[in-house]
Amino acid sequence: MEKHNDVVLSQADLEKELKTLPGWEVRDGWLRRKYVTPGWPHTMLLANAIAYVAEAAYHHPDLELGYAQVVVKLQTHRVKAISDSDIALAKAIDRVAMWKPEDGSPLTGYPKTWVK
Ligand SMILES: C[C@H](O)[C@H](O)[C@H]1CNC2=NC(N)=NC(=O)C2=N1
Repeated sequence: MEKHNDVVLSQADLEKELKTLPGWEVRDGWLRRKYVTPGWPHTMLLANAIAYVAEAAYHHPDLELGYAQVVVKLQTHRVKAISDSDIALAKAIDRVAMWKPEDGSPLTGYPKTWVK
């Protein structure tokens, strides 16, 4: 089996990281964020974007899908705690989930309410 060097985050380090991850919180030992979507199609698009990033990372979140929400939960199973891998994946997921064309881009962006 592959060797892993899970770095479990101390409470202090976790709090520091959470400041850089708006909307993310720790609940029952899981790093968690709820994305609110405009409805079912965007829920499925976001779920698949997260799945793609997670597979590239080879670190996978638990996902709970609702009609207009995607709940992402991260934990490192080997240590049953939040590790540096969970933080790194949360950042990668958040970049994709919250990405929009920047001001001045030739892209207009989605004309209606987007994922929050
Ligand atoms: C070998 C491989 O790294 C492990 O099975 C990975 C797969 N994806 C995983 N995902 C998450 N969230 N936690 C893990 O501990 C984990 N383990």
